[in-house]
Amino acid sequence: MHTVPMIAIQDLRMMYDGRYVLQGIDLEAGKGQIIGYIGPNGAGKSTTVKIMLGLARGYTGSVSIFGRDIADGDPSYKQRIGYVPEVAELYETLTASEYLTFTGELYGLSAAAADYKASRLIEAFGLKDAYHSRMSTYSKGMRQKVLLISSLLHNPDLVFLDEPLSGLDANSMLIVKEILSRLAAEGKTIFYSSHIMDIVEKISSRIILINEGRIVADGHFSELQGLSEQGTLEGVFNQLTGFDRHEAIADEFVSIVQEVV
Ligand SMILES: Nc1ncnc2c1ncn2[C@@H]1O[C@H](COP(=O)(O)OP(=O)(O)OP(=O)(O)O)[C@@H](O)[C@H]1O
Repeated sequence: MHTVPMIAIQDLRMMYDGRYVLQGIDLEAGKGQIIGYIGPNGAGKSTTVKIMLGLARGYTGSVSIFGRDIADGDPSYKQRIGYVPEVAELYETLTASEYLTFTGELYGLSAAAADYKASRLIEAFGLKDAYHSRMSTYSKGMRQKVLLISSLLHNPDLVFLDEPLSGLDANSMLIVKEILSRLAAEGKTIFYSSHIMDIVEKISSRIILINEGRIVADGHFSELQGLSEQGTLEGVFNQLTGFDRHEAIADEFVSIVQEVV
């Protein structure tokens, strides 16, 4: 049986200020995949995600989500998407209860249903006592949990996350990793970016490495491992992005720090 890919991107190119930041991306993602989308700063990760979310225009090539070209003008596919951006706007004068009820309603849930679901998810994360406190009093990890809940409240089929484990303690990380793997087992597709290579190595069912707007590696960690001598994702990353200057840069940096001026 032919199954429609959740994401299908063909020859995606995007230019900013006369320079191509995406130089022909081709990728297909099916249900149940946890895709770690990695690459150096400025490689084009956020741009790819923004295009999929319908936030960046002017690209060439085609992008289909849930089998429909997003350029067809129908934004309803966004109802089935969850998203936590890198620098997420979290209205911190609101309580988690107010914020999550509001975001749940934006996704079409009734206020009562959103509040009911959010309160149970908050409780599952161990934050019950803080549910009615202003989020300005929250720690970084607590905020991250609220953001994660807000992206999942409407039970989306495709979830985009930027640094999903950012700010979480080791125990919370374990929980969130487990949640992501269970969501994937339920057929959800998780597309996330992270710069923390040992996390990407462990939680991804597929890793896509992008460099200067092109995909330079795509596969399970076990398939990519052989591409570097060390057999680590960090090694693969350094090797395929042509980076071998860390020692020289560190030497220069420290010697400038130590200069007496
Ligand atoms: N709105 C914009 N206008 C002009 N240039 C942009 C814009 N957005 C991104 N760029 C440029 O496009 C390139 C790719 O940026 P992008 O944010 O996609 O990288 P990234 O891989 O997500 O990086 P990071 O790991 O630092 O988040 C960069 O050179 C960036 O300066």
